[in-house]
Amino acid sequence: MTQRPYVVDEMISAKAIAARIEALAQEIKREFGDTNQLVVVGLLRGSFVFIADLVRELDLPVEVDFLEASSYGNAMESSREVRILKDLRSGIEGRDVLVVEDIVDTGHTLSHVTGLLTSRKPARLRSIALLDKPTRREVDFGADWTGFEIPDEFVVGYGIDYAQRNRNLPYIGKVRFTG
Ligand SMILES: O=P(O)(O)OC[C@H]1O[C@H](OP(=O)(O)OP(=O)(O)O)[C@H](O)[C@@H]1O
Ligand code: HPA
Ligand SMILES: [Mg+2]
Repeated sequence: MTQRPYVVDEMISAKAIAARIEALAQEIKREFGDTNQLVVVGLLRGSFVFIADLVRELDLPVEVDFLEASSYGNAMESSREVRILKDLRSGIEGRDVLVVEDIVDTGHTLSHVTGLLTSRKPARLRSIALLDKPTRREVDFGADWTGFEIPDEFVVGYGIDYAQRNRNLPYIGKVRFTG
């Protein structure tokens, strides 16, 4: 695929992300402090960096599992069709579950996954997203906790990609086309 040239302008620094995750972890511990085992579900692939940092701030008994959902492919627009490419290993009926997402944009992905997991009858199901773009919402759905609200910019870094690139940037940046 030929790619238009672009640069990435920093929007949220690695330091700001780390500070926000520390604060979010305190709120999650208040909600789930009494859990005997919290199943922390990362939505692949975008949440892999966020979940790694978040679980290390949670001194709760946690189990980590992953579910792979995809709707963007290599495009900048959602296909609005959420495909489940990999399901959880564990059953979640009667268990405490925290879904970890990198970004809520149109809302299709998190709303679809939450519907799917709710049908499995967990005891408590909550969700957290590092980023939220409320102005782009097409489905009336949001995470229980959000790290940062951002404007309508296509962002990359800290796990998030553009056509599979830039996931390894330590900060969140916005894509700016140069040609
Ligand atoms: O709110 P939405 O408009 O549904 O967009 C958010 C979703 O889109 C991206 O995933 P993508 O489908 O690109 O897969 P990836 O996580 O593997 O990059 C992102 O990681 C979120 O999961
Ligand atoms: O801003 C974004 N960047 C990358 N992937 C995305 N998926 C939804 N929104 C975005
Ligand atoms: Mg993506």
